[in-house]
Amino acid sequence: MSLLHRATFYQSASKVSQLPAPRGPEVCFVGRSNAGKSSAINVLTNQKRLAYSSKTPGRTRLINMFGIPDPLDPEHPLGYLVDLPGYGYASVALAAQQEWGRELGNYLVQRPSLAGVVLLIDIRRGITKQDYGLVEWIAQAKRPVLILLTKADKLPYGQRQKAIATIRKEVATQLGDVETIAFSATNRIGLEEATEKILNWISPQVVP
Ligand SMILES: Nc1nc2c(ncn2[C@@H]2O[C@H](COP(=O)(O)OP(=O)(O)OP(=O)(O)O)[C@@H](O)[C@H]2O)c(=O)[nH]1
Repeated sequence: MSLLHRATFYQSASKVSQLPAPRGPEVCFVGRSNAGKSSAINVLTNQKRLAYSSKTPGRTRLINMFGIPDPLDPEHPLGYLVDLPGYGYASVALAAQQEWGRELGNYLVQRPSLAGVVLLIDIRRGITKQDYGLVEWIAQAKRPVLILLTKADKLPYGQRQKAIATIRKEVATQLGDVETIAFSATNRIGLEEATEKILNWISPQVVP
């Protein structure tokens, strides 16, 4: 069983400044609204509703932290998964979107405990203008990145491979060679690979 399956809700905050003081390695999940972030967190943790998944884009507005219990020390989480609200939802006022963009940027650049960034991109949409804004922040933050191309079940294998190659090329200037994998919460595509990568960021000693 993956250690990620033991994740439990830890804390919510509406702003980065309200997050608890950094304690252990954090892996954050970022992506455009409706990219499939909640579904990805739910399947990675093997829990149906840990991250609330909704059919209404833009519903997830809080920063939610989930703790991964340390098998050797039940009092303190080994590390955390951090679910950051999706960006780019059209009906949210531009000023609010820009403010959220800055918050996200500050978190990525300044959070000392940030061990890795999982960037979720809908495999059929590819990288959008807003994603590029985020990619710039990630590049500035110089943190390890994993790109999950979500909803991969919607494309046949050959097209998935093409999408992977295209996106890797598109971010290469800013991020260099980034691990990019096809992912599906419904068909569990890429689940093992993503789990291994995330666990390795949280605790390099843990063999999944
Ligand atoms: N076919 C398919 N649909 C998916 C997959 N993952 C998510 N979806 C669908 O995509 C929609 C958005 O998924 P969510 O997981 O709620 O997306 P989110 O990124 O958390 O969205 P926000 O709450 O707006 O930030 C839902 O209708 C999901 O059922 C997948 O792997 N395959």
